[in-house]
Formats: sequence, C-alpha cells, structure tokens
Amino acid sequence: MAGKAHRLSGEEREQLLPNLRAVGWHELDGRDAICKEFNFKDFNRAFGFMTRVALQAEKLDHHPEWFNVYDKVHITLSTHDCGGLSERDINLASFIEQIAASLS
Ligand SMILES: C[C@H](O)[C@H](O)[C@H]1CNC2=NC(N)=NC(=O)C2=N1
Repeated sequence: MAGKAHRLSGEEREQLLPNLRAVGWHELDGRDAICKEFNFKDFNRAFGFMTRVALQAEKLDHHPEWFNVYDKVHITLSTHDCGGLSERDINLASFIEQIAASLS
C-alpha cells in the first residue's frame, strides 16, 4: 500500500462516516474503530461473504478484525499502522457493503 495511513481528522470523519452510519456501521466506545454485524441465511453464505472480503482485503493490503458464529459475521475495522480510523477503513467498509449487497 502506497504512503502512510493517517488518522482521519474530525472534518474528514464528518465527510466520510455518515454514509456508513446509514447502513449500520457504528463507532466503538473506547477505541477508534468502526464495526458492523452482518447476518446471513446460513454458514455457507456467511463464509462465502468472508471469502470475498478476504480476497479484497488482501488486494488492498488492509485486513478486517472479525468474528464468525454460524450465520453471523461481526467486523471491526481500524488501521493498526496509525492506531485508529483512516481512509483505508472507509474504503474497505465500502467494498464490504458492495460485496454484501451483491450476495443478498
Ligand atoms: C505490512 C502490511 O502492509 C501492514 O501490516 C498492513 C496489513 N494489513 C493491515 N490491516 C489493518 N487493518 N491495519 C493495518 O495497519 C494493516 N497494515
């Protein structure tokens, strides 16, 4: 990934976060990160989603923290390189939304 990630400023957050909040992403308490829980019909669909997210994450060299139980996938996004939210998290969240939409 080219360049170093920088933590989003207040102004950048006001610009970038509303679209993600509108589709169910939340900011965490006590940590600069966003998260969302995705629900699927069964494990196959949940894992298919995770597979597609994983390939995209590898392409972007930006990886989710996630937790799966059967038909649920809980995803947390934060940029370890800068210790908080960066544009990389916004981009990955947007891709994740596209993938989820394409599967439903
Ligand atoms: C070396 C490699 O590019 C870095 O460790 C990447 C990999 N994936 C990453 N993923 C996330 N979420 N944050 C990072 O800072 C990060 N850094």
